[in-house]
Amino acid sequence: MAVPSEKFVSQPAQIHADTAGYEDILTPEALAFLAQLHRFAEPRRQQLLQARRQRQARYDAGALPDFRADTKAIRESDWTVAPIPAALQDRRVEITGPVERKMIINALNSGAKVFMADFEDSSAPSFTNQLDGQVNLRDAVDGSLEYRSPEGKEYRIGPHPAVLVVRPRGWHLPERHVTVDGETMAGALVDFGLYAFHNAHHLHARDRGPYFYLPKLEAMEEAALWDDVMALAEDELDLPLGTMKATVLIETLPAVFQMHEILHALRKRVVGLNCGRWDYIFSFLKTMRRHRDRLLPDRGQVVMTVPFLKTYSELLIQTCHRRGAFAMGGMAAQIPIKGDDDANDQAMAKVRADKLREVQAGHDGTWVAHPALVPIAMDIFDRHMPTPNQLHVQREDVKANRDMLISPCGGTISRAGFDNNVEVALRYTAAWLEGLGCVPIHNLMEDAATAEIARAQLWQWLHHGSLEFSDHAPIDFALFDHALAKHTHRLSESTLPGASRAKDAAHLLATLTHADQLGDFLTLPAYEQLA
Ligand SMILES: CC(=O)SCCNC(=O)CCNC(=O)[C@H](O)C(C)(C)COP(=O)(O)OP(=O)(O)OC[C@H]1O[C@@H](n2cnc3c(N)ncnc32)[C@H](O)[C@@H]1OP(=O)(O)O
Ligand SMILES: O=CC(=O)O
Ligand SMILES: [Mg+2]
Repeated sequence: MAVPSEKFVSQPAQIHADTAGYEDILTPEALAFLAQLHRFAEPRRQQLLQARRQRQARYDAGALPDFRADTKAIRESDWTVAPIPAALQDRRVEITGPVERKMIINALNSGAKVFMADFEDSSAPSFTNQLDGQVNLRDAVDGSLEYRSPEGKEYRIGPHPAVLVVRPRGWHLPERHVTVDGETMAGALVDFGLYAFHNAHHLHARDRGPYFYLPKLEAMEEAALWDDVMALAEDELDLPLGTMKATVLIETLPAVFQMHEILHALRKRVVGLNCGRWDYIFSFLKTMRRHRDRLLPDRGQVVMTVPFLKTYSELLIQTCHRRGAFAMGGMAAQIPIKGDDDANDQAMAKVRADKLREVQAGHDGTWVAHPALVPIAMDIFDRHMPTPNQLHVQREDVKANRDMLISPCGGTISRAGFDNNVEVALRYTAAWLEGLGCVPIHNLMEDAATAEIARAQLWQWLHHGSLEFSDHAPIDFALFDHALAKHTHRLSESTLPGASRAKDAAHLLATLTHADQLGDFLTLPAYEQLA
């Protein structure tokens, strides 16, 4: 690490955990750097979280999200984002996955252009998981990452690894094991700060940079805080301004109304926006939680071709390309199905259709959740996108307005959909409490965002009262309690991920679902119980 230690002289961050084995990550210099980030960002972070609560209170009182009047000039004036570095010019297929040692190697070797190493939706943020992730990423960046499986299989990084992009936690999540001046640090800054501190120089020397995906933003001011944090980090680490690059997930309903503004706030370093469809659906549910006329049907029916999601993705493409930024697609939830060729063929056909829709709409790349999906997505993008990206596809034909973005799709609430929501919310939460952030359930990838949809739908369907299933049977709490008890019993008796925490997860879900208010994030109360 080339940073002179005398620059980091402030009172360092304090660690409240056993740090044995992590001494070279939690160095005094790194902890002083974290403390600097915290002191700079924390007052603004708190104000921004308060602004989220105030906005939600207005929506709960009947207001509807809309484009901002005070930022019209940003939307209507001509400007573009800074040039995109060579390493990120072609992002046609990006694989995502948790920061686990074997998976990082597999992802880097998968043939994808980019690997998004995830401290967020697919990670259960125990301090050990987060710190192991930092060790693994440091080893990946310096090229020394290796792994030997219990069966003796050797893993090492191949000659053409994917470009590394790191996703820190969102602004809302605390990291309770790190304090500064007695205040708990934001998980976002711990993940960002440690990765930047230990890897920025190594990456910069190889004509790369610390590249980030930024999750769950709700407003341009939140993007501006990230921009200022990165500028401070660049200054402290003696890097040229703009070395750190950001791709922002547009995965909240409030953010879709500020896409130009978010790009503008980060214009010196932003590379693109991404359609984080799962959190976006969750955010739609959460933002509109009190609006009975905007309920959504079974989550299986809320697919990217329904009008409000189609409008969101096409507006994102139009916005990005007008500003010279990439418009990344998102994640199909299907993963390979072993031992059932027909079911596997059907699942892969769904992935193909999703990627075809994205490339034909003008997206510059897409996400996959599993290495076996890389060639499938690559084939579609290679055939339909002969250029490294499609910034030239302006999509001036897209006419999106506020009403289109907030109109719910049609569909039904089925008993099977209700039961599946209970099962997925329970099994995912239980696995998360065991330290696993992403699990396959009924052959679909389930992570924090998809589980949030399941539990938010249950809350909404139950609390609006007198709703019915498609067969006209009433939806009520007795049904929920019964389904939860059934799935808790099944899970506890099984050898599935989450079995050991089934009862804790059930208690948490029962509390969240019966509560008068929809909790903002499942992962906030769950974090209190994460070992
Ligand atoms: C809404 C969002 O935020 S999407 C982004 C966040 N979500 C993700 O990133 C999902 C990442 N995907 C995963 O975690 C996994 O694919 C799961 C949990 C869904 C399925 O995992 P598994 O059941 O282990 O899959 P499977 O057994 O088929 O894995 C086969 C091999 O592929 C590897 N693999 C699977 N997914 C990935 C991945 N995303 N990255 C790297 N390697 C992977 C496995 O480690 C395994 O390797 P091995 O053969 O060397 O042992
Ligand atoms: O982070 C991605 C999403 O879909 O949520
Ligand atoms: Mg997400």
